[in-house]
Amino acid sequence: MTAAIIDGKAFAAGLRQRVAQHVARLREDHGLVPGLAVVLVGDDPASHVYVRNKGEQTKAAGMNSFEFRLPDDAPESALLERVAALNADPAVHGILVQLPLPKHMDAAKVIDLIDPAKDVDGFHVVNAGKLAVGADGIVPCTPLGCLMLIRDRLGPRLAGLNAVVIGRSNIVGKPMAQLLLRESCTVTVAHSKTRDLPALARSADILVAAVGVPEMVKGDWVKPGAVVIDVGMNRIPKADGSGTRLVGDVAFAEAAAVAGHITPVPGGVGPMTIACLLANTLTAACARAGLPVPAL
Ligand SMILES: Nc1nc(=O)c2c([nH]1)NC[C@@H]1CN(c3ccc(C(=O)N[C@@H](CCC(=O)O)C(=O)O)cc3)C=[N+]21
Repeated sequence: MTAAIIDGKAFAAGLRQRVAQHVARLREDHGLVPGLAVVLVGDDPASHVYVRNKGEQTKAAGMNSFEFRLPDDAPESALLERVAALNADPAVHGILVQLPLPKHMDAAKVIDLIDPAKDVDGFHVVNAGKLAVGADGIVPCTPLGCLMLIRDRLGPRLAGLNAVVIGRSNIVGKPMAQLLLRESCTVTVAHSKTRDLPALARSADILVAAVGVPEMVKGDWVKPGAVVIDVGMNRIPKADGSGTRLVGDVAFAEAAAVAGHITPVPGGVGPMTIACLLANTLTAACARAGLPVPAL
């Protein structure tokens, strides 16, 4: 069997277009323009690229993009003051503080200060709690994007399928598990202490890899026909020593020979993350204005 490749880049482009249509209607009918504020601390080159992409895609969707930069050595209080100002700003519907933060800053403390209604990353404990109890809240972008790709391939009925999520981070693994549980999958969360991970992975109809270990998931870990979602973003040196290349947590060629559907890296989950960020910003703006939240 050879897997069908899930084109996350194309799916994300479609999602961004649907967001843009809703944004245009909001502007015409209600004079409302959703606004996303991104705060970047320090000068990590990769973070700069991500933040620039976010700003460009925000504007392309017809929304306002606000960018704030703080130097690497800024005191934590400067970031907290910035977040407080954005919480109070009615033109800002979404706030994203780019992670990771410099070591002298406490990410949990910063996220805790973000108004949960503006927390478009879905990282605030209020939003994590809402997801856990099945209440409406803001869902983290990467797992939300993964779920959209899974539903695109398996249809809306995921009930009873075995899902294995490798990785237990607050940003991907845990919310991914909650979302799949909400879909009535039988969910197992695996991690570094899990025994016989290959056998467990082979039981999965839906296998999500979010560990940050390059090409860890081998072909013989995959159940024939499974849907394999690769959240990994690992930069490794090229074989010929000329620079780096991006690989996922899944050994793509091996896994694709066995899976039914598989996401590539790049061009899979990554583009969905930013598209879902725009969707979450639209959702937050509608909710703030008391307008119905569009289905995307
Ligand atoms: N508060 C916060 N929220 C985030 O959502 C957040 C963050 N901090 N810090 C950094 C990570 C990383 N991240 C990515 C988003 C898009 C791609 C993406 O679009 N990747 C493309 C291209 C990758 C490339 O070529 O470099 C792809 O996979 O095809 C990747 C990574 C969001 N993050």
